[in-house]
Amino acid sequence: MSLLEIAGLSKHFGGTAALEALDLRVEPGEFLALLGGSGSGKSTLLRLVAGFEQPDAGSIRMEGRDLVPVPPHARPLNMMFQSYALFPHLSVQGNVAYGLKRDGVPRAERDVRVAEALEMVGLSGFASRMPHRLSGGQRQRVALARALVKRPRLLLLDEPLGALDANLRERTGFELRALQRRTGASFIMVTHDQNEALALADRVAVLEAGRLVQLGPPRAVYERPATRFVANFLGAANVLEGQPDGAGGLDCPGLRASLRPAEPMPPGATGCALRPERILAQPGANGPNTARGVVEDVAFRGDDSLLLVRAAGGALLRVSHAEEDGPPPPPGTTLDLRWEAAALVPLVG
Ligand SMILES: Nc1ncnc2c1ncn2[C@@H]1O[C@H](COP(=O)(O)OP(=O)(O)OP(=O)(O)O)[C@@H](O)[C@H]1O
Repeated sequence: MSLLEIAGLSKHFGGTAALEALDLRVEPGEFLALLGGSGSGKSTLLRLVAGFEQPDAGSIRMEGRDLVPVPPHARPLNMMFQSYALFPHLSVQGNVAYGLKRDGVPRAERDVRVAEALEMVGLSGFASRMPHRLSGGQRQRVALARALVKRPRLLLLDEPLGALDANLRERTGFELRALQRRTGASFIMVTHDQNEALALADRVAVLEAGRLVQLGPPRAVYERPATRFVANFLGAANVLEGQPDGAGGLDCPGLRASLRPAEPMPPGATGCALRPERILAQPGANGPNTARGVVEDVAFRGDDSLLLVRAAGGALLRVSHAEEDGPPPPPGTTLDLRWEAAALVPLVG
């Protein structure tokens, strides 16, 4: 049985559909990332699961039990908020113990569990510190310990790494995943950051305007985006538009090229995604799945350079040039480009 089963979940605010008929299952021990642009409904979904909002329609079941009538404090889950406000007048120990105390857990057991939670987040020596004497990353870990101390089967995290700088963010992300594996809890993490979602999650759910547009393992979602939105959102693929050419492909006037994907285009599909790293420069390339263009700009990115190439028909292509292939071609260079048929991903929406 899934740990969490959401079916037909809808929530409107006035005329705005924050969530629209959403179905989602979360498995025991799974790390799920909720990814989407601002206003796509990510926080609304977490708040519905936590019980801070009531749905207009649909069901939320945890281990088979209907959660909708259950008040937030009685739901068998925990939520860590974006702002993770700690009580300033309580020590680290006091902050982490707070929820247990409120639940009437006896002192001796409380102490054992707080020590265990602080150990998990690497803050064993910090029990008596006051919050204002902690770094941002340490405060974030106290908030995490506070959420874990109740040993929830399901932990909801709203942008848990949002307040950290890039370096700390990456490290804390890995720690978060290790912690999730160790506790066996399921995590649902909201993030704006597609790289973070791809790096940490077992599955990624992409929301657009309150709808779930794609759900799958990171690699599958990255390599096989289902819609234009997902293709643009995850790693900025090229989205190539055209008209069906009657031979299973598309005529793409912007590239003056014929796109011939390895798999058949679904009826009505008029676009393909093509990742910048799947496009190769090959002098003399011609025929289907090739294009000619002029380098307009070059941006160094560390292990590759991103070339902006203006194709003969006017479209702008993003092309990755790997470091090991030597210096990138300078602006003004004419390139013959080609790609494998299998690199073209037909887009349905
Ligand atoms: N309490 C509310 N009252 C009115 N509208 C709301 C309320 N909460 C959310 N909304 C609207 O519902 C939609 C979804 O909002 P939500 O906060 O779930 O998005 P989000 O994906 O979490 O966005 P962000 O990444 O910016 O936090 C938005 O259009 C938002 O303006």
